[in-house]
Amino acid sequence: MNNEFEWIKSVSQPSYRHSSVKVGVGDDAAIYEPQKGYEQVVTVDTMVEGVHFKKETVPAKATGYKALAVNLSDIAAMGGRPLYYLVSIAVPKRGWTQEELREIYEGMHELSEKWHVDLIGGDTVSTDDALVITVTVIGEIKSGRRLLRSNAKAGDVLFITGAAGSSAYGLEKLLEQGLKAADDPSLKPFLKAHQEPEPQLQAGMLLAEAGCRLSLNDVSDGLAHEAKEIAEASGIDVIIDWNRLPIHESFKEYSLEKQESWVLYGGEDFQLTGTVSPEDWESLSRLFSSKGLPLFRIGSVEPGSGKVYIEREGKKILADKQGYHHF
Ligand SMILES: Nc1ncnc2c1ncn2[C@@H]1O[C@H](COP(=O)(O)OP(=O)(O)O)[C@@H](O)[C@H]1O
Ligand SMILES: Cc1ncc(C[n+]2csc(CCOP(=O)(O)OP(=O)(O)O)c2C)c(N)n1
Ligand SMILES: [Mg+2]
Ligand SMILES: [Mg+2]
Ligand SMILES: [Mg+2]
Repeated sequence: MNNEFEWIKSVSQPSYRHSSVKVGVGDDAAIYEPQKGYEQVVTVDTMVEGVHFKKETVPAKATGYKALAVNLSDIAAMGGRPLYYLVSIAVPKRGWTQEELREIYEGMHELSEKWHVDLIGGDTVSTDDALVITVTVIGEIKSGRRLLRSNAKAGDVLFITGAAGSSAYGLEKLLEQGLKAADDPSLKPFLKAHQEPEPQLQAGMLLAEAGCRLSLNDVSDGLAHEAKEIAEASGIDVIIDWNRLPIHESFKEYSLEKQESWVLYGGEDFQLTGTVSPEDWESLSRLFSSKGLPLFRIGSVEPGSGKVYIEREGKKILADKQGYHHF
């Protein structure tokens, strides 16, 4: 990198989409003006080379796209609208070209344009080790409309916004074959799910606008794990009905154990899962289909103490395997 400051300038936005940005990139900190009647929602997630991505599993541009996407997903899981983001990047002294770094930012710029979010700050450092990219997203939620993990009640319906397991299946193929897995057209949707997940912001905002009592979480560590977080936060048990899960046809030729490893414990689907009362489920289901958005009923909520069960052929089995854990 010739000059750190020129580099920062080159990846900054020429102008901001939101007039609420009073000070963006270029001073000691950014300043924005919050909108009255809204709460601010803020989240941060880090992606580490070797842990979250490798050059063999995610191309540079998609690495940027994904780093922003996983954070937009957390905003979606609260029912929020994203507004601004900040990027901290630790660049190894060797192994990454300036062109690849530019591509990482291209990926972020592409997704930020789609969701109308502004890059308002960040940090750039060098490191002897792996590339680390940390993104912070700030958004807003109309007061009283936040969607928490702790909102589930016995009798609720469990739902998910899309297929689970695609990202984990894609990752498995990428780890086996590297980026040439993309040569097989039948793998494309799975590679996309892993490399460039789409944050379910439209669904999250629609759920928040619906204005009913809803619990919500995004699937980063695996469906069973996210359901457990809802179960624990709400003090109930969650039952996942295996036969109702939207599972890709091609999974069915694999053993049940394999299917479960992707669908229940795989992670990085970045779909939204949550619960709602049966009455509100009916109207939500109609609302989503009127907008052409998928929403699947995949289980139920029972009185309990933070456990998750998988129901299959009339039997309830405790989901005791873990999703992705760093420690
Ligand atoms: N190192 C940390 N310091 C403080 N809070 C943290 C840290 N790591 C995670 N958290 C907080 O713990 C909660 C759960 O984090 P995490 O499991 O990463 O959520 P998610 O899967 O939605 O990203 C969040 O509120 C997050 O902000
Ligand atoms: C090379 C590689 N190996 C394994 C994985 C799988 N993986 C890494 S982190 C993770 C879970 C999600 O990441 P985390 O940092 O826990 O996100 P958060 O829960 O904070 O949103 C998964 C499934 C991967 N993405 N890439
Ligand atoms: Mg996190
Ligand atoms: Mg989350
Ligand atoms: Mg996690």
